Amino acid sequence: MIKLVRFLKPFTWSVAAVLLLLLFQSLTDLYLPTLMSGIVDTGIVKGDTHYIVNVGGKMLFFAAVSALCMITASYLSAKIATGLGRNLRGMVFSRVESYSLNEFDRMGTASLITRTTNDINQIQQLLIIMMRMMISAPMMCIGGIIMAVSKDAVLSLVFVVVLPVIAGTILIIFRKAVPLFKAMQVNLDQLNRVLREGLTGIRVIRAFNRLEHENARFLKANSDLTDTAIRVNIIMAGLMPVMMLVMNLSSIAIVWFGGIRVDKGDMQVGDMMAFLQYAMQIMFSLIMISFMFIMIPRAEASAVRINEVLDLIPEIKDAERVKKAGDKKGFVEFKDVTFSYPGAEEPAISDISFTAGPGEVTAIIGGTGSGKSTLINLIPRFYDIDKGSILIDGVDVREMSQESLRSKIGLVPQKAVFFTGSIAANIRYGREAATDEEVRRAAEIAQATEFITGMKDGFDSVIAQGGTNVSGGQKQRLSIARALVRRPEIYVIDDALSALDFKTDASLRAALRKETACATVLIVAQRVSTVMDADRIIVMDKGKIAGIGRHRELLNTCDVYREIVVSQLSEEEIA
Ligand SMILES: Nc1ncnc2c1ncn2[C@@H]1O[C@H](COP(=O)(O)OP(=O)(O)OP(=O)(O)O)[C@@H](O)[C@H]1O
Repeated sequence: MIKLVRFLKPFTWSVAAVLLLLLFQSLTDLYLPTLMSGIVDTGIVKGDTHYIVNVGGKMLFFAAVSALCMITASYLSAKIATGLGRNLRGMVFSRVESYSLNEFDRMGTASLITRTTNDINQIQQLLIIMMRMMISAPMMCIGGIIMAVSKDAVLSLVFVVVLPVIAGTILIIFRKAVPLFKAMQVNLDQLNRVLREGLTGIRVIRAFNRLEHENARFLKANSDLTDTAIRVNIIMAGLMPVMMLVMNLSSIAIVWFGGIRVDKGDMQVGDMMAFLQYAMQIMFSLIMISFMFIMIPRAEASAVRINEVLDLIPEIKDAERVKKAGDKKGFVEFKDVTFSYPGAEEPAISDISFTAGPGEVTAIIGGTGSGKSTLINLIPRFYDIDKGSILIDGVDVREMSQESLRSKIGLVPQKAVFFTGSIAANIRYGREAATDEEVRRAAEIAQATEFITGMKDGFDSVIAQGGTNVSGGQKQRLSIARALVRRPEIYVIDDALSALDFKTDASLRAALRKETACATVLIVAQRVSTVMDADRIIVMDKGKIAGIGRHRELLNTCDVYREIVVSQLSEEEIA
């Protein structure tokens, strides 16, 4: 948690002001019982009304100062804590956005969401309590003891019994509650994960009649969290009554022994009343300190989780000296590329070599899991390779800046992803400066105009969260339009035509060919009809290239290709 303190730097002055205000507040609070004892011993006992009014006025003044200090400190500390929360959320989000897909896979989306929201909230809450208590609780405790001893050293012996009892109770509670607080955080992660899957997978859950199963899963995660929370709360609820009991017993002891001392003339009544108040202040401050210490491990667990996010250096980052691509435009070259996913025993692709240039269509075909998507995901450098090199326009992708590399690429991912907003805004995601005319043209080429204009508000129709109000094929076409509007040098299209009917697929390919005549196109496809006209077909099999060439050539030379073709086309089509 200490590591997070550095993020308080922008609030240094406000923190200093809070601490100073609380120092004043504690001093005034410590002074008030002494003033009161004066009123009793001098004012009331001697019947000095003038003294009572005078010192009473003083008490009111100090009480007002104390209240003012506290209100201002509370306002400032809330401001600091929410400001820190805002900054931390911003930092965590931008760090997460810079992660490579490896780090995403490692952390998990649900956990990243919990860390950005709940964990940062924990830090915020602790900070508010810490700022309020850090100064005033020790001050009230130590100051209270000094003042109490100064009032009556003998009566202070009561503390010798009381304080160890309080400290022992706090310690026991502390030991029991801390592991449970840590477990609560893990339970919350689990609940978020189940919730996320339950919400995003609702169609599959319904289709497979797994509602009950999912409900049971959610119930378990929910009960786990509730059970832990209840156990924590039972322990915490025990703290207050025990403390109140100890406090009340101490009051009785103070009044009892104090009464004896007053009777003997060793102590004045006012001093005894002041002593009682100091005792209360000491014990309250101990309770506050114990709360603080119970909250610290909980927030500590959160701080560790936040630091994990912030300290995780993305594996993929720009080289210190980035190289600019040469004058060539759209040249892609794989040289003996081998890549394994972290933790995988076998490489997902190995020894891949090929080149692709502008004006050419390179199609990649192969069985499921043969490494097609992996191969093209390496072009925008979503992952770094283990061996070999990938050159774009003659420069290794690891030596280019990620921004300049990706500005050359128009990606159409396998699973179309959209953001809440209008269709036009989603197409413009490819290039913000695109004019309305360019957006319309991109949609036209992607064969999307018909369904867009058929929608109530045309290009202004809103795509629902997660793109649920457009069909799979419509999403694919919008995704292609988004890449087209970018006018990239290299099109990377991952199996994006599979949800289209044959007629739309054919007209889309014809339109694409014209539009992308000067660009390099890499397209992953399942259908032979999609790849037949390509300038180069790469046949993938178990992560390796089984053959490269044109359709006719591969029919004669590559068994894997011939098998795929035979399984999809009739004898006449093959001939
Ligand atoms: N993020 C990942 N982490 C670990 N392994 C992965 C990951 N993505 C893919 N793989 C593995 O890498 C191999 C190649 O997967 P890839 O997605 O590239 O195949 P593909 O040819 O595109 O398949 P499909 O046609 O089904 O999309 C598979 O064995 C797969 O299990």
